[in-house]
Amino acid sequence: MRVFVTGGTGLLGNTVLRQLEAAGHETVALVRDVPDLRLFDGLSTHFLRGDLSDVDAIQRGVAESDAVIHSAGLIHLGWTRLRESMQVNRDGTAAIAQACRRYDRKLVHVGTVDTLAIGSRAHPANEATPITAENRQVPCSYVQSKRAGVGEVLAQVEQGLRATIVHPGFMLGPWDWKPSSGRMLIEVGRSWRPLAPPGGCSLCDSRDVAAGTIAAIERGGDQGRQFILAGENVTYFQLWTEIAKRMKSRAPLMPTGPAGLWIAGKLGDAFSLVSGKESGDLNSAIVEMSRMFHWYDSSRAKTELDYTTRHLGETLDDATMWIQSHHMSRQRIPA
Ligand SMILES: Cc1cn([C@H]2C[C@H](O)[C@@H](COP(=O)(O)OP(=O)(O)O[C@H]3O[C@H](C)C(=O)[C@H](O)[C@H]3O)O2)c(=O)[nH]c1=O
Repeated sequence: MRVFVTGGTGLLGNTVLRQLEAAGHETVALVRDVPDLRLFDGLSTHFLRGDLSDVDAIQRGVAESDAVIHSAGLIHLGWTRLRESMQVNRDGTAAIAQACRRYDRKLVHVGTVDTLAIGSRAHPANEATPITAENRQVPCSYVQSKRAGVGEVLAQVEQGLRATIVHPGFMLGPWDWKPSSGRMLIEVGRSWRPLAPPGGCSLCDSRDVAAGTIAAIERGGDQGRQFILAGENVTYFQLWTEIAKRMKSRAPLMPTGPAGLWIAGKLGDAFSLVSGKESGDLNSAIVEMSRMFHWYDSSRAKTELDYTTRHLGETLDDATMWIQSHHMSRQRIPA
């Protein structure tokens, strides 16, 4: 099979390319610039130059492939950059979906659990959990635009598009070139963070998510069925403690209390105001999100896609080792 992949320089997309090729498939990646070839070391991916607004390139990539995995996206957890986020996550997805419909190619769209109801300690959410006033996500630019992207795919399924939507949890793993979520490892590893965020996430391995995403091509159905590809539900305090252990840095002392959170959010927003640019790491949207338990249940994917999740310890060992050698040593590889 020849698979057209967007987001091939990203954590998930790069892992998807590697697993597809290891399984004997041919891959084509949409790339915005001439990529750093170290990112594609060991791969024989064909490159197609263009971005998500380049309808001609997208149509060519789709027409010349058997299936499409759309994992390109803009992750900005904040209140600003909504227009840009919509252009990439909503309009880019619409363009991919349109091309897939036109050439009748199966699309696997990468959403995020952040487009679904939010889970909780007592009740991890699944694909069918209704969104209510109590379990709504924080409506930051990322959440709004990714949800709009899923909406575009579902609307086109109504018009004949064959598609499956997968929703990764918080992914860590090797091949995090930029880095994406590996930034958390660097932050916790570089300096002591005495207070961890009070909420939690569903930590998954990008290699498991990539396998689930690829499985969705054949097994996810054609009618826009949605699958959570999450992992072990952990508090950030547990996670940061485990990361610190592996990074040989000091572990956090405790989760942040409400006053600390309020101050952190205000400080982040004040910094944004003064600098004229919202920090992607500290602002009131992130602080609000970090209070919640983004806990999810991947049972549907386990049953229907044979999605498997490895032990959290293995993910953290491999991810920290990769980040240390690629982003924290002298031979650092630039994104
Ligand atoms: C901003 C932008 C990005 N990209 C590409 C660049 C990277 O190849 C890729 C993003 O990779 P990143 O490592 O930032 O994201 P992941 O950690 O792999 O996250 C993935 O899963 C989670 C759940 C997601 O919401 C992302 O949308 C999805 O791509 O999209 C483009 O092609 N065009 C653009 O305009």
